[in-house]
Amino acid sequence: MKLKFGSTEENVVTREEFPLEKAREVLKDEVIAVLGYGVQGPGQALNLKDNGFNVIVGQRKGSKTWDKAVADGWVPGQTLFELEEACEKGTILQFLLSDAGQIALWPTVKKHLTPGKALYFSHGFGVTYKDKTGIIPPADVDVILVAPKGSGTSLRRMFVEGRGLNSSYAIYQDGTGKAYDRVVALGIGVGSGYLFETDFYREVTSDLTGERGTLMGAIQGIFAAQYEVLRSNGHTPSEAFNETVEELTQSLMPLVAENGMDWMYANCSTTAQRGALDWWKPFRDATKPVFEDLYNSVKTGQEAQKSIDSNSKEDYRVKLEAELKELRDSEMWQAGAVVRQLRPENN
Ligand SMILES: NC(=O)C1=CN([C@@H]2O[C@H](COP(=O)(O)OP(=O)(O)OC[C@H]3O[C@@H](n4cnc5c(N)ncnc54)[C@H](O)[C@@H]3O)[C@@H](O)[C@H]2O)C=CC1
Ligand SMILES: CC(=O)[C@](C)(O)C(=O)O
Ligand SMILES: [Mg+2]
Ligand SMILES: [Mg+2]
Repeated sequence: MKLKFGSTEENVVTREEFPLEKAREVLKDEVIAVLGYGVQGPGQALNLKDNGFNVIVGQRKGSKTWDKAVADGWVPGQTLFELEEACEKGTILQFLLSDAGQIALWPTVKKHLTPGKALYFSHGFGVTYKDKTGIIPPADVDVILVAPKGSGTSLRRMFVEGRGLNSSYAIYQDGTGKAYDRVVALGIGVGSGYLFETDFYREVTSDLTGERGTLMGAIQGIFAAQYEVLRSNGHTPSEAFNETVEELTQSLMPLVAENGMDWMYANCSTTAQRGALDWWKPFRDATKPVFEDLYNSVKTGQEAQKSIDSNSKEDYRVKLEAELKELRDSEMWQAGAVVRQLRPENN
């Protein structure tokens, strides 16, 4: 249906409009092969299975995630296979390896993309940056996307709670004439709350911007800046952490999620409201140039190249773990660990 977001009209698909029964009917003869069992793999595969679809998982034998798949109930030889075997058996191939990992497996996937199959992504990365990835699908298959707007961990948790994370969907290539029904049925099947329309290019550029920006990069940056200013002015770690992170995640963001920013403001003191209304624009103006640089770096393909280069290295996991450890060991997040222990529900 068409829905107005502010004054802009967009295409959205809800579960009412495209119920689960219809999705099951559309995909009743398909074998959905989920390739990769990292973060999105488990979330999407388990939700599809619990929703009654015919799904198998492809993973490297002997890897930690193979064992995780077994622990999650996938049975070797029945619903869990080596990657190539899953590519052969699947009629819909859900390419959920890491974006860099997809480059290495592509020749195998391509070999098994016989006419009429569908190639499914959860990120526009592989085909948008085809000059860098070499991922150029054959013309007689559907190339579709469902990108859950959140972690695979949340996708699964919200499904189990009877809620639904929203996703975007897109069609890059309609090789069979069935691409629309297939993509929407899969979107509903993986547990999306509703689906909004995009294309591969817009998905990848907005997603790369968002995760580098307010969702992950900018938020850590702004936390660190405020924490450091408080600490250098004599505030204790617990005071600085509470006033920077804990209050935001525990008290104020849930109010924003519930009913918007003005609702959160309205539930704070008039003193806080006055100050926040005075200061949000200076913060916007100070950070906007950084967001412009970021978007430009995404648009020129620099961010994709960096991600491919670093995540294709043999030791990328070791390096990544070292960088995450640096965050974890910082005073701010060490203070956070203590603060979390002190939450009544945690002890
Ligand atoms: N992490 C998330 O929650 C989200 C991810 N996405 C997208 O979903 C897709 C999958 O992402 P994640 O689940 O984060 O992937 P991931 O980084 O967890 O990796 C998935 C799997 O790929 C395997 N893998 C990596 N390189 C490989 C190789 N060379 N050969 C064989 N297997 C290899 C890993 O062992 C792992 O099991 C990506 O396109 C990503 O952008 C989209 C939304 C959110
Ligand atoms: C969770 C999500 O959608 C991200 C942040 O874009 C990602 O994990 O790539
Ligand atoms: Mg995302
Ligand atoms: Mg992303």
